[in-house]
Formats: sequence, C-alpha cells, structure tokens
Amino acid sequence: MNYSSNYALQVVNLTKIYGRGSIGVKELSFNVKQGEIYGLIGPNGSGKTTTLRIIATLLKPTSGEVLVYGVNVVENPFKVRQLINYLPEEAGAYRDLTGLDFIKFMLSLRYNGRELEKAIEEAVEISDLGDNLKKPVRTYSKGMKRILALSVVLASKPKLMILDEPTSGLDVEKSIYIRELIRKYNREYGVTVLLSSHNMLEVERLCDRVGMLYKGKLIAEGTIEELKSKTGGRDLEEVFIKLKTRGG
Ligand SMILES: Nc1ncnc2c1ncn2[C@@H]1O[C@H](COP(=O)(O)OP(=O)(O)OP(=O)(O)O)[C@@H](O)[C@H]1O
Repeated sequence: MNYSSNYALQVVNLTKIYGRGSIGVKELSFNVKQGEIYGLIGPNGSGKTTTLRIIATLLKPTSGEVLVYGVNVVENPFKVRQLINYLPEEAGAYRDLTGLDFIKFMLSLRYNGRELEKAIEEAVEISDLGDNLKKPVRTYSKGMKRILALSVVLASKPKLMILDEPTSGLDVEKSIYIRELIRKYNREYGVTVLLSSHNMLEVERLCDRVGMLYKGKLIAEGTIEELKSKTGGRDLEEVFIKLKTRGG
C-alpha cells in the first residue's frame, strides 16, 4: 500500500478472525487524516476494540494492512509504539503503585530529564487528583483510575492518540472535562485522535468524522452533517438505526 502523507492512519481490508471462527472485523477500510478527531461507533461486539488493539500493535490481524504515519503495525510495531499512545477499554494501573508513581513510571518510558519533569507536572494537573495521588491505585474508584490513565496518555502527546471509550464510567462533569481536554490536545498540540464510543452524543460533539461499525464492517462514514443529510436522521442515533434497518 502507498503511504499518503495526509494520513495519520490507513486501514485497508483489515480482517481479524479469532479462534473458532469468531469474526472480529471483516475487510475494514478507513483512513484518519492528520489533525483529525475520528470516532468509531457501533453496538457491542461490532469490532471497535479489535480494530483499536490491532492499530495499537497489541493484536495481530488475520489479513489486511495498517499504517500509522506510513509505518506498518505488523512489520514495525516498535516504531509504531513511539508514535501512538493507547487507552485500553479496561485501563488498569498497577494496583500497588501510588497514582503519582504510576504517572512517573508511564511517562519515563517516553521522556527523560526536563521533558519528563514537565510531562509529569502536566499529567498531575490533568488528573486533578490532588492528595489522592499519594495513595495506592487500588484505593481509587473506577472513574479515578480512568482519569489517571487518561492523564498519562494526554500528557505524553503522541502523534496519534487511540482512546477506547475514553469517558466510560465517568460522571457528566468529568466526561465534559475529558472531552474538552481531548479537543485542546488536538487543536493546540496537533495530536490526531482515534476514539471509540457508544455515546453518540459525545461523538457528535467531539468528532470531525465518524465511521459506523456493524458486525465487523464499516456501514457508513463521513462528517456528522454528511451522515445526517444522507439518511435524514436528526442525530447520530437516528442515523445509526436508519442505516441498520436498511441492512447495512
Ligand atoms: N478474544 C476473543 N476471542 C474470540 N472472539 C472475540 C475475542 N475478542 C473479541 N471477539 C469477538 O469479536 C467481535 C468484536 O468484538 P470487539 O470487542 O472488537 O467489539 P466492540 O465493538 O469493541 O464491543 P463493545 O462495544 O462491547 O466493547 C465480537 O463478536 C466478539 O465476540
């Protein structure tokens, strides 16, 4: 496949068949442009996590090709890992570390010296966890762990940030806070973002473009406005239902 420098990510004919023939994704193709916030949406089991894990070099595809800034995820995973950071669906932090030690540990994998100090300060500020950062992660609530993991991913300012359900388990205020931060890092630091979500409202507010997955296939793609005018749906939820009933 030819690399186009417009793209942060190119996914071509991606297929993942798990053991016993279970289909993760099937012949999936889409691109994410540099500087864009792209949302993958779809119901449970539609293949969002499978796609994100392959791009994050954590899962091998059965066939197809994925390039991150022109680097092939299967042939050169180490190089890809320098360009991305990934927030997993179940972002666990090491239970016995304090929140602060977790931040230090994770960021030291990417930075050193003064840059490391600055990144740690930034993550501490983003996390907004105050004195809780001195406590072991095992004492944190689900939402606190999520914010902790997100603070590290954001502060590392990767070229491509891959977020699996970034606001899952967060209350309304925290979700808004995180969405604003994602936008800020995208606009101010040029971080390209690929995220997955069940929350159509969130995607509608945050994403420049959206891909709709259904049973491992892309059934529609475009800006929110394009998808609405194509289907006559008033919002993304309606768009999705209409596309699904058309047999997408
Ligand atoms: N380890 C696995 N072994 C077998 N099948 C799997 C495995 N992981 C995922 N699958 C299957 O692949 C398909 C896609 O799953 P995936 O987790 O990618 O979907 P998803 O869109 O992220 O779902 P959710 O919204 O529930 O997180 C599902 O049918 C699922 O059962």
